[in-house]
Amino acid sequence: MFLDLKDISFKYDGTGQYVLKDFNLQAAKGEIVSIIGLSGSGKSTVIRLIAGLEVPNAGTITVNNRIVADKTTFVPPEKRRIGMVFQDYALFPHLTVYSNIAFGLSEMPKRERQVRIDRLLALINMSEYKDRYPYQLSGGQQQRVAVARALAPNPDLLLMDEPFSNIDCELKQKMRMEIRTILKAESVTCIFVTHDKSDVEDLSERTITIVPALMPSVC
Ligand SMILES: Nc1ncnc2c1ncn2[C@@H]1O[C@H](COP(=O)(O)OP(=O)(O)OP(=O)(O)O)[C@@H](O)[C@H]1O
Repeated sequence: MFLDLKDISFKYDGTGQYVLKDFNLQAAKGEIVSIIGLSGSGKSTVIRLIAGLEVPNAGTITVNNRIVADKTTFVPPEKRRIGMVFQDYALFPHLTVYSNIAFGLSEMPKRERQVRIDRLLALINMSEYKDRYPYQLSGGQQQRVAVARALAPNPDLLLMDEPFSNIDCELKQKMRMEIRTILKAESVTCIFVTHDKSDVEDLSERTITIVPALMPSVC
């Protein structure tokens, strides 16, 4: 399997409770998988573990036949060939839209880089905004740039945590379709967390529901 989380257990430092216990998830190359579940069930934690922002207490994470986390191995986030889009989309404030998207492309020949960025700008419907800075954009526009920036270096895996939460309905639908087309064209595996049923229906091919490792004693 292209992505394989095997028997992952995890608890945050300073807490006694496991968020995940013997959790398993697999995805094939190019597959788009959504993760749903109750608030606090551990959806974002799964994304953070795959990204390398948290270290599992037990279990093995494999991406593209390479172990990135187990008892003895830990590959840092920047070495995992993973694109990430989080709710707070954290763009570089001192860089324009164009330069934000270009950030991970320094190795690419200039002409090829321009073509790639122009294509991504068109995808997010923001070609006219390429010289603006993040503070000159709406929340939804910043989010779209974050998606383009994550896809630019052609990652093995795209992780998204509530990526469309600030985008209006009409654009959201268009973006889902376009992102799906790009992911399919480039065979990028994508795991995303959402609360939105339409995201699940329009974008994902398979859905995983996270069940809390420990159910609260009082409901
Ligand atoms: N940094 C942290 N330190 C301690 N506990 C944390 C931390 N981050 C999350 N948790 C706890 O871990 C559990 C899972 O959190 P997580 O954010 O993964 O849930 P989620 O399913 O993504 O929730 P939501 O749908 O509300 O975003 C929750 O009980 C949460 O309170």
